[in-house]
Formats: sequence, structure tokens, C-alpha cells
Amino acid sequence: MSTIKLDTCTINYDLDGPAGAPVLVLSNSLGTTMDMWAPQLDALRWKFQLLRYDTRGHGKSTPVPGPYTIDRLGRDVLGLLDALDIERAHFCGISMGGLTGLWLGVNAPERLNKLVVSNTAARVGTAEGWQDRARLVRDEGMPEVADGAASRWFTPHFIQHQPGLVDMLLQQLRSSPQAGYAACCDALEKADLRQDVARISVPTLVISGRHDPVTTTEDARYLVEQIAGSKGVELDASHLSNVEAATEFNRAVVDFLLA
Ligand SMILES: O=C(O)CC1=CCC(=O)O1
Repeated sequence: MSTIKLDTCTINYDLDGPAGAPVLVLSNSLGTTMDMWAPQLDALRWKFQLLRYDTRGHGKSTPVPGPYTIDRLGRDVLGLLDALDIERAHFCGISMGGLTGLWLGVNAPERLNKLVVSNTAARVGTAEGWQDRARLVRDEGMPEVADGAASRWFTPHFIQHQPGLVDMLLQQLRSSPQAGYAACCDALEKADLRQDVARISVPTLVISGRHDPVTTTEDARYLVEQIAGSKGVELDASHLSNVEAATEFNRAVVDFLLA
């Protein structure tokens, strides 16, 4: 693991893979860390240099005071690429990480080769919902949010049959810095790219989960309709599809990036 200082925030990242291979940036969801990409490592690191990082306020990146914005989260990726002297990269983000990817697709296409956005939407949830979540976390702490998370992230079948994996992810959530999580809720409250995503021109893959109650297949269809030439793949999974349907997720990403 390494760190890089961007404005007041220290971003924790890991770059791993064959030297000279194309770089693939992996961007985590709200309340998780770069460790959420564990099910992708063996499948992807033989062809790509994987640049995983903890989104600002998450994992070992510092929970500098918020509110954050989607613009800030996107610029963190650009800062990381600049610091590592990477001119262009593939980008794959899930949920909040997917929204960061959409921001990059709109605002910094010259830094992207191909874009994968998974279990995300041009507008995730509602402003009121994120205000309530931020208030809950600031007032009551992480356990209140962690209580309902498994059923937002996974299907009942997966929760029953993979308790170890579910627990590992919930542990990332419980350990999330309260201030950083709430500041990302602030970013999600304001982020609305519905009028912007049609400007994305980089090759884009939109992955969705058939059972995702947070960012629905309808949200994914909107993205596919708006982003010219984009491709949609629907997986038999809920919200954290890279964990719940890892094999299919990895195949979709590799097929798309290597095509
Ligand atoms: O509500 C959740 O925990 C799911 C989620 C919404 C945005 C994100 O990144 O994760």
C-alpha cells in the first residue's frame, strides 16, 4: 500500500500487476474499501496493472472534513493518475465509484481508455434519503447504517450461503470513518449527472444487478440509452455484484476491456 497527498487528504492506494500492462483503476462503493475488489484480483491482474484506492473518507484515506462533492471525488482520481504519471487508464467503479466514473467520462474523457460503471445511476437515490443517511451517521455512528446494509447489498440467498463474505464487507462498513462516510453521503445528495451522461463518448460498459434495490436495472437502462455505443450486462446479483456474481462480473469486464 502507498499514499499520495492531494489537497488536505491523503489517498491510500495500491498499484499491482505486470509493468507496462494497461492500468485499470478500481473505485469502491460507499462504506467499503479497496479490499472490496478482492474477488477481482486473480482474474484481472494478469492482464492489467490494478490501481485500487480508498475513496476519500474511506479505508485508510483520511476522513478530511466534508461535505465532499462528486467533482472532488473525480478530481481525486485525476490527482492520483497525475501523481503516478499515468496519462490514460481504464476505469471500473461500483455504485458511488461508478458515479465517479461517469463524472470522469463527462469531464475528463482524455484520461480514459474504456469505462466500466457497475450498479450505479446518473442519480443515485434521492437528496432527502442522503440527507437522512448523513444525519443518522453523524448523530448515531456507523452501527445504525451497518444494520440494514446486508439486505441493500446482497440477495437473501447470498446472505444465507456466503456469511463469511457478507461479514467481511460489513466489517469494512462498520470500520468506516463516520465523518468520511457522511461527507460522501453529502456528495451523493448533490450529484445528479442525468443531463450530462449523454456527453460520454468513451467506450462504456454498464453492469447491473437484476435484484439490486439501490441502483436498479432501470437506472442502468437509462445509462445505456444515453451513452452512445455503450453496452449493458445484467447479472444475477444484488448491489455488490462484483462480490455476489464475481465470476460473471470478471468475465464481463475482461471481455469488454480486451475486445
Ligand atoms: O446504500 C448503500 O449502502 C448502497 C450504496 C449507495 C451508494 C453506494 O456507493 O453504495
